[in-house]
Amino acid sequence: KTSCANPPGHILYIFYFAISTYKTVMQMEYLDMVVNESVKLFPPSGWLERACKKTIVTNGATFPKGTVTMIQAYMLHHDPKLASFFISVFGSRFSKESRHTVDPYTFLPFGAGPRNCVGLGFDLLSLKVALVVHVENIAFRSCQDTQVRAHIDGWTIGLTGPKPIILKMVPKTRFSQKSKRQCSKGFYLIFLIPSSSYMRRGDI
Ligand code: HEM
Repeated sequence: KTSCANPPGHILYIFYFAISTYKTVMQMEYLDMVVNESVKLFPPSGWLERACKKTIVTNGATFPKGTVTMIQAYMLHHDPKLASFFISVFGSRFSKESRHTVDPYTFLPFGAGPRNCVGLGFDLLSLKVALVVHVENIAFRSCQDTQVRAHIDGWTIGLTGPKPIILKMVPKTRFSQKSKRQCSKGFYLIFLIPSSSYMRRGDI
């Protein structure tokens, strides 16, 4: 048992906790499905940009060489013409059995190709860890300031709305025990600082 008052022991405890949490979180298939479904419904980045290397004619429209095109991931993710994208059970399209049916160019929360998001692995890991820690310790409830149908504006650089999405956070009983709170302090520092920056941006 590591004492939190012992600094070297505390650091080892944090490493051990971080590595074992990493392994556990990466094995959680349903969590993976939920995260993928969430970034599909609300892709935090507003759009991707690509320049045409040569003149392209597609669907009767001509894009001369050098044209900068904007790809709106939110619209693509909600396009009813992409039938494979509409499986009724939440997240089930990203299960091990059916994720191969998802065309990677119709699912672009982190872009695609050689210029996709460099932080992809880190984003997903920190997002999952932040979710696990939050859901374990905090219950999210609606309150009088919660917008029941949140207004989302997809035409800005990040997917946000004119008003913040406000939820009430109710600590679960275990969270209020002093010993548990002390030992998870370092863990919060490591993971919640990077993840909070994009949570603000994406308002998810
Ligand atoms: C949820 C969080 C994040 C989302 C949704 C996100 C999304 C994106 C998207 C959509 C792109 C454009 C990809 C493309 O054009 O194909 C991008 C690029 C990039 N991202 Fe992220 N990102 C996130 C977090 C991060 C983090 C944490 C880092 C750094 C550790 C990072 C580093 C980068 C870099 C360097 C690029 C430019 C890549 C290039 O142009 O070659 N991102 N990101």
